[in-house]
Amino acid sequence: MSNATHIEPFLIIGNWKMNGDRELLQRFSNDIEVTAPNGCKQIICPPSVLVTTACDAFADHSIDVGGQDCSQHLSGAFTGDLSPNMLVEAGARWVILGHSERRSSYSETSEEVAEKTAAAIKAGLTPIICIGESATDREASMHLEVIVDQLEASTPETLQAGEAAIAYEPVWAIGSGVSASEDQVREAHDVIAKWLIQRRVPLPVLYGGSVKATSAASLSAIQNVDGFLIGGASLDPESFNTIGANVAETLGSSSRSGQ
Ligand SMILES: O=C[C@H](O)COP(=O)(O)O
Repeated sequence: MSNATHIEPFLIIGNWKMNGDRELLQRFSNDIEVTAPNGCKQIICPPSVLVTTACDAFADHSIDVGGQDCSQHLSGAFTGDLSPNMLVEAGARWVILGHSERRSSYSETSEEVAEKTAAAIKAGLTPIICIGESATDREASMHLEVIVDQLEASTPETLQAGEAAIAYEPVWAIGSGVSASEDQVREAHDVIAKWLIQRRVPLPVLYGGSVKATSAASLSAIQNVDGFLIGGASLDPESFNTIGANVAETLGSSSRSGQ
């Protein structure tokens, strides 16, 4: 049981990346509890072509559906892109922005992430803004500076309290099978929470990077960890269920601060 304070509800977000199909959505619909674990909100972000199918599959559940990226533009000659309004029309309520895989594979900059964030909010979506240092940054003890620089540049000036979530994802922990240590997570989340307080924009701060059923309890007990952004472990309904149950049990006796 944790005595740490958290912004409610604790967000458990599955980023399916380029994985999943209708059959997996059906399994989730069958195997995931209709009601979220106590104190938690569950969100699944499948590939964009599955957003509408996911909304149908979770129609009787408390699960929200999100996209994995969107354009900063509303329409026009942007082959392959998806506007935030299109995601809303498909049924999404959330969108992941600035994931390190998009920053590295598509050279997405923090400035673009800020533009996308503003456009997504205007369309009615809640962006999940990803930040996090590389292994090289950490080895050079530059991780906190990198995190703050990314926060500054990836969040629009107009951002208001509760309009988005921040996901701290150290790049070196993603898909590695080993999450950042509790001390590393605590240090980064404290810095992010402090920055948000100074800017007067309280937002939930999520941790991402090899979160599993076995680490969910200890990570969710850390002060200023208000949720998880989960890749691999979100592709299996049983592990997604267990993560929720372990978080709910950990938060059971904690004191909480409202959003
Ligand atoms: O968006 C999710 C993160 O990239 C974490 O992925 P992972 O849980 O497979 O490490």
